[in-house]
Amino acid sequence: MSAAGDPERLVSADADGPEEQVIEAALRPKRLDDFIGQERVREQLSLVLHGALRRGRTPDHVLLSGGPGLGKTTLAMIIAAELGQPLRISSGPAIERAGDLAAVLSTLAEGEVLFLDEIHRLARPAEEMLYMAMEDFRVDVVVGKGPGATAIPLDIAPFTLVGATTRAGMLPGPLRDRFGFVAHMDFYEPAELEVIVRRSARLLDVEITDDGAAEVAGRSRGTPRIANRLLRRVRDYAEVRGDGKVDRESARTALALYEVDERGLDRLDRAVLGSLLRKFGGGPVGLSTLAVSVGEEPETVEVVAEPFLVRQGLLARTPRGRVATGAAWAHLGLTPPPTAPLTGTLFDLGDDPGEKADPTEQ
Ligand SMILES: Nc1ncnc2c1ncn2[C@@H]1O[C@H](COP(=O)(O)OP(=O)(O)OP(=O)(O)O)[C@@H](O)[C@H]1O
Repeated sequence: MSAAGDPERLVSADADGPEEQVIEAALRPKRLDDFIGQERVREQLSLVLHGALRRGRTPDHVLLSGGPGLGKTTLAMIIAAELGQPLRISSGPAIERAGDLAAVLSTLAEGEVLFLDEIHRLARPAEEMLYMAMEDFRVDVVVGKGPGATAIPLDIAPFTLVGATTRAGMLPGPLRDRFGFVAHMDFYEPAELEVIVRRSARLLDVEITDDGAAEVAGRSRGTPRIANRLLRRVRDYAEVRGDGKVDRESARTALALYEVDERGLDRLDRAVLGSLLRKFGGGPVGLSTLAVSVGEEPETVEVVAEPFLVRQGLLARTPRGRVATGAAWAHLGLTPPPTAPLTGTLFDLGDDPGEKADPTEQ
């Protein structure tokens, strides 16, 4: 299982199967003006695109970086639409050899937009071919093998590359440097998600009150994909158990039924937090111990539950192990022990959570 992509998880930011993709396609904003939130990115992108249009040139290549479900594919489609050009879609993992990339590049028409999703997963030889294509609109196609191999230069039509990555840090410098415009997409504010939920409800023909939309938005973990998914579950509830109208009460009841709480934590998140508080007094406790206590693999706890708990300021990764914050006690309605565990300086170790530094697990 790709833990973060667990399809059974309502609050996973990853896309869930073909059915969801069809619905997502219907909900995608089509033009920059309809794209909600990401103000700065939108404004900067508008200047890049419309500047190029005025000059009659292809715009700089664009790199979109940000977590899953934040709108990178949507923006790539919008870029093509704003430029009045077709969009060709591929992805890093789909291009296994340089020849695969040459085949795509050599058939691009002038001005066309090429979207490469998960560009950080491009194989090395393809990546090197892309450098030259991006800079000089030229590729060297190698014919033959061994000492007799020859590189035949091939001109390609000027195009715009839109690369998307959830892991900007994994992108080699030379590739990143060839993008003239890099857009970092942040999590959305609840007010922005509310607008997205209301817009999606309109497109899905769902009647929703403002406080119903706020209720869904608040539990969507800053991510439009999750907001749209929760909206569909709430709609089901309202249609089957109510009069079809989504209001605050029906949204609350439905999401409680699906075990997504007011902050967007689901059953696993709450189990991890609850165990940390109830069994370990708020920590510090090592990752493996914590995982065993909730009957999960350490990887699942680390990859699926922790990032959001850390982002919410409910859990911290310290050199001594996992520690709950004061907000965690408050969120679960528990009283912290007199000696508050979270005092002094915290060291957030990011991807290396100090598992080995945990003396309780040596
Ligand atoms: N700013 C936005 N306004 C309205 N809807 C949005 C916005 N951003 C994303 N969405 C909706 O969220 C869903 C997911 O967006 P999208 O597929 O573009 O995300 P992504 O960043 O490409 O995800 P992944 O990294 O998994 O490919 C789509 O249905 C899209 O319509």
